[in-house]
Parts: sequence; structure tokens; C-alpha cells
Amino acid sequence: MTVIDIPGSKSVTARALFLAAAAEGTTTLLRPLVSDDTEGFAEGLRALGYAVRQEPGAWHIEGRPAGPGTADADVYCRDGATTARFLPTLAAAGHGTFRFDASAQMRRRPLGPLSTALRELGVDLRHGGKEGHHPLAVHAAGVKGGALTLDAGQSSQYLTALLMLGPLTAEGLDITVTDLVSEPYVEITLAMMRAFGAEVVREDRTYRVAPTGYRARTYGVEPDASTASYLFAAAALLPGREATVPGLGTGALQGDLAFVDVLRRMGAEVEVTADATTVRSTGTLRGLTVNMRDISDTMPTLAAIAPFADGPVRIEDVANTRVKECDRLDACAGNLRRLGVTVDTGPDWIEIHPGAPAGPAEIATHGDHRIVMSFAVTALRTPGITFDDPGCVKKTFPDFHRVFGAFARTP
Ligand SMILES: O=C(O)C1=C[C@@H](OP(=O)(O)O)[C@@H](O)[C@H](O)C1
Ligand SMILES: C=C(OP(=O)(O)O)C(=O)O
Repeated sequence: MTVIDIPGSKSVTARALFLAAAAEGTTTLLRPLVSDDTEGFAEGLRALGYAVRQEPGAWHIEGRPAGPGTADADVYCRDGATTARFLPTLAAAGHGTFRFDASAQMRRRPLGPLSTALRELGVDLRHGGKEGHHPLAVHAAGVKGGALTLDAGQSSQYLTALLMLGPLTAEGLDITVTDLVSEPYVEITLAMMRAFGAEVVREDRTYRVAPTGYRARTYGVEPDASTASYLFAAAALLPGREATVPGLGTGALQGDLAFVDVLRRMGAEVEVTADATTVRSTGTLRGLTVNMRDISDTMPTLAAIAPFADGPVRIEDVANTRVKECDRLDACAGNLRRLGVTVDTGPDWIEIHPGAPAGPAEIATHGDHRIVMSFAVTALRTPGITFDDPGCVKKTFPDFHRVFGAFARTP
């Protein structure tokens, strides 16, 4: 099997759900990602009084431009940071008291700069436990808008949430960023906001959003580029193999597709056409130094194949991977060392030295889907790898083990 159907993008599905909920009219979302994160987002919307009807391959959302359809709600955001950061921001545009909580894993992840920004906009937001973390309560009375400064150096999701709030404010929003990671995710946000009728312009470090509201539409979700990275990495790693992912081509919204450029630099053959991407092994994997600030969800994917390269692989500028589902720099280093690989790390980098990993070993997943999916790639050339929590892939790809196993078994 060389052509692989990859489930829809988590980032696109989450944004589409927000935009559809805020829009005038009913939106149909085609090929949404069905996973714990996006089911959690849809469930959160329902708790806030939005009508979301899910059928196979299509979700229908009735928009409520005035905000949540209830004045009092409890919302559980599970493990999803998009849910945990986007939904309180959406609720702020409405009227009522909305309480949010999340899993233990998500409670550990920060959202302080987003809370501060919402408070600057006049939103009465209170944290129930640790400041800048879930749980929190939003006492919403609409948002007037104005200008604010934001540090999005820890997560671009703070900026995405506020940008998407912009059209729902009375006077519009100007956001100036002092720092920003994962910038391609902001490009997804801007493109999708415009697709739902918003007017937003960027002038250097300032984003200006007009108070237009959103218009409902039918929206097709492209396959998830971060998910595709495991198949692309596997194809680059296994001599004689290739992987083609339809639906991810030159027009793709997601920056994580640039992971194939890293594989190309390492020696793989890569072809990106208008509607598909193919990665082919050449039997060579070269070491390299690469800055992954823009595409850090694929850092563990690269770390997992790095020991098979002919020289050191050094990944730089990925400090924010320490505040994801787990501390991914430590998790990657720890698991590679468990496999006998030599690894060095610093505050925002990891360097992996060549040398065939050796099992048997149980990978400590830390409940992180990307640690499982990445080390499943390592396992293709390392007998004896098992996982302490293989099921945590449900966050973004519940069917991962079946799909990846089928790819691996294909001669
Ligand atoms: O906006 C989004 O959909 C996402 C942005 C990125 O997060 P950060 O901006 O926190 O790096 C990415 O890691 C996450 O998986 C999804
Ligand atoms: C970091 C991730 O997820 P999120 O921030 O959306 O929870 C991820 O999917 O790798």
C-alpha cells in the first residue's frame, strides 16, 4: 500500500468548528477529523448551547453570531489545547457564566497570556486553581474590542483564539505580537477566517481584524499534515518504500507539510503535486541541523528516525515542545536513550547521534499521541518496541495502529 488516506486536520477542524459556531447560518464541514480532540470540541460547543449534528463524513453546525445559546454552562475540554484555548475565547463574545475544565494533562499546559489579553479586553476571567491554567470561569458580557499586545512565544494558539474573536467584537481588534512560535498555524487561521467572510490584514507585527462577523458555508477539511509525517518518515526510512498522501499538495494550508522538505534534505525523494505528496526512500538518510520552530509537532517524528541517519541530527528552536502533551524534548531523549542511542539536549534543542536503536524496550508515552506515533516509526527497524499507553493516539488518530500496521506489512 503506497497511497494512504490520512484523517482530516485537527487544526482545520477545530478552527472550522469555532468559525461555524460564530457564523450567521448553518455550516457543513466535510471530512472533519473524528478523534478525541475534535469530538471534545464538538461536545464543548454543544455544552455551550450550539447545535452540532454529526454524521459520517459531514458535521453540520448552526451558527449563533450572538454567542452561546445558554447563559450558564460547564465545559470539559479533555486533552485538547485548541478546545481549551479557543472555546473560552468564543464564549467571551457571548453573555453568561461559562466554566471550563480540562484533563490533568491539559491543566498542566499554560494559557496565561491568553487570559491576560482577554482581561485587557474587559472580560471577567477567573482561574479556579493555578493562575494561567485550567480550570477557569468566563463571566461574559460581549467584547468591545480595541488594541492589545500579545506574547505568543509559548503558543500561537493564543493569537489564533484572539484573531478568531476579532470579527465578533463591537469595534474590531488590533493585535500586536511581541513574539510568535508556530507561525504557519496563524496562516491557517487567517486563511480560514477569510474563507468564513472575515476581513483581517497583517501589517508587520500587527494584525487588524474588522468587526464583520462570519458567514456560514460548506467547508472541506484537508488531511492532517502532522499525522502524515509518520507515513512520510516511514517511507524515507524503509529502503524501497514510498508513501503517497492524496489531498495534501501545493495548495495545502498546513505548514507541517514542510516536514517533507526536511526528509528531502536528508536524502529522500519528495514530490509535491497540486493534490498529493509522495515521499520515496533512496536508501540514504543524511544527518543535518534543522530549525523546527515553525513545524515543531514533527520534531518527535524526526527524532524517531534520526538514529538511522549517517551523521548527527540536531533540531533547534523547539523550546515550546516542552509545554505540549508532555515535555517532548525530554520524552524523545529519554526513550532514545532507553534504546541505547546517544542524545544531548539543551533548553530548546536536541542532538541525536547515529547508531542503530536496540530493543526490547517499552516506550514511555507520557500519554502523548505523538510519542507513540513517532516511535512506531522507529519500531519499523527496531524489534521489541512496546508502548506503555498505545491507546493515547486517540487524541488525533484513533485508527493509527491499524493504518500504520497495514502500511508496515505491505511488501
Ligand atoms: O493552532 C493549532 O491548531 C496548533 C498550533 C500548534 O501549537 P503551538 O502554537 O502551541 O505550538 C500545534 O503544535 C498544535 O498541535 C496545533
Ligand atoms: C500539541 C498538540 O496538540 P494541542 O496543542 O492542540 O493539544 C499536538 O497535536 O501535537
